[in-house]
Amino acid sequence: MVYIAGWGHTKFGKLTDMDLQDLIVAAGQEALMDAGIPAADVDGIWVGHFNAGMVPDGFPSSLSLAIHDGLRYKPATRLENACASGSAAVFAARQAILAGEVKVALVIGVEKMTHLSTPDVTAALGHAAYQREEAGMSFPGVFAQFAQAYFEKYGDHTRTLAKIAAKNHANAMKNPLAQLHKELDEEFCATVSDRNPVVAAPLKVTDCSLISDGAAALVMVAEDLLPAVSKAAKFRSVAQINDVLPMSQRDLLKFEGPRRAIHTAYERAGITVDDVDVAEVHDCFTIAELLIYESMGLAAHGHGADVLEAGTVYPGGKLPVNLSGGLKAKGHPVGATGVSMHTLVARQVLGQADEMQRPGAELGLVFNMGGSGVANYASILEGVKG
Ligand SMILES: CC(=O)CC(=O)SCCNC(=O)CCNC(=O)[C@H](O)C(C)(C)COP(=O)(O)OP(=O)(O)OC[C@H]1O[C@@H](n2cnc3c(N)ncnc32)[C@H](O)[C@@H]1OP(=O)(O)O
Repeated sequence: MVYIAGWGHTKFGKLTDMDLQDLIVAAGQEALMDAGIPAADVDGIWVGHFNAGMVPDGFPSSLSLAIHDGLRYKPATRLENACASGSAAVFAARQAILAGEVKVALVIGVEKMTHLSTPDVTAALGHAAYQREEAGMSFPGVFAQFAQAYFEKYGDHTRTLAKIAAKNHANAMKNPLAQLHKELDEEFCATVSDRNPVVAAPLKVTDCSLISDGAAALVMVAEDLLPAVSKAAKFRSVAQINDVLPMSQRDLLKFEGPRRAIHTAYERAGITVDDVDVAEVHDCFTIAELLIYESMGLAAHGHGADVLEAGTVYPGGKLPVNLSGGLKAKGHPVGATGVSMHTLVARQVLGQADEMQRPGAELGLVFNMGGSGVANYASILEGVKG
């Protein structure tokens, strides 16, 4: 078994005074301190980072040695899997621990985006789409196709998407690390206005995740270290499922890759969705969160709106989703996102999520996605110590 024993997390947002190295160092130092494990005891470092030309001075794996002198001469590797790069790093570190070669892993997720214009970020992110058929398409444009298909089949769900946006903006008010502390209500999010223009019909600004800088870090340990650490969230199960990249070869509304990843994680953990207390999921666009409700098994295809009507996914509901504010309002520094999600769910299942805490949470789901349901990573975390 593998455990999360500590974490670090910068604020997400427009962090003009921090470059890539500053972000890595801040999150990494905090995680080591939090775990109470000396840098010298770290056996390897895994860094999730997308980049795609967003920063010229990449090589974040080697930048990570700046976290502490004790890390010099340790193996450090960067992983890239589009917006799931952070989870790719988490999963690789977990496998190294399970293989018995590593006892202590330091995992960092990092991205620096806000120094670029929105069109430049859009172009860089667009590299994660299928270039033979989708070159030049923006990610808002990609997910607009999902929303158009959903509206065509199941009717106009503008209000449903607005409810998701308003929920996540409200949740972010309780997360001091979130980028946007602005209550945007359902009416504002449902209405096209000068302050909420259409980005790619039917998606408006409030249907999109943010452009962000930020980093998150985890210290992960092997079972033998369990007596030595003061807190531990166990990876009860994980699942990675990749689907083919071309959108033309996928039934968009089935969201098959996400569904398979999440259900495989449930099966491996021996649970159903009814056992999950809390979830952080990849709401890169509000339509993605709606489709994820259906992929999680909370509702049948076309019925995701029911879980909002029933209050299920709100704070105080049966399975609150994105209590952190999600990518929508916490922010989405793409390489950091998967690590941030694991951090936040670990905090939830250990009762350490402060104002965001779902009382009594024991089991949590992380679902992080690269591309439009292409690289899908699901983890079930369980609080076991601390
Ligand atoms: C790639 C993968 O593998 C999978 C994925 O995850 S895909 C997701 C990848 N990420 C994205 O595509 C990012 C999507 N978001 C965007 O492109 C941009 O945020 C956007 C086009 C929605 C808006 O950009 P913009 O028009 O340049 O907005 P900007 O000028 O920065 O801000 C204008 C106002 O809108 C607000 N705003 C900006 N983005 C916002 C958002 N997403 N939600 C709510 N408000 C937002 C700002 O706070 C600002 O408000 P004030 O005027 O009150 O200060």
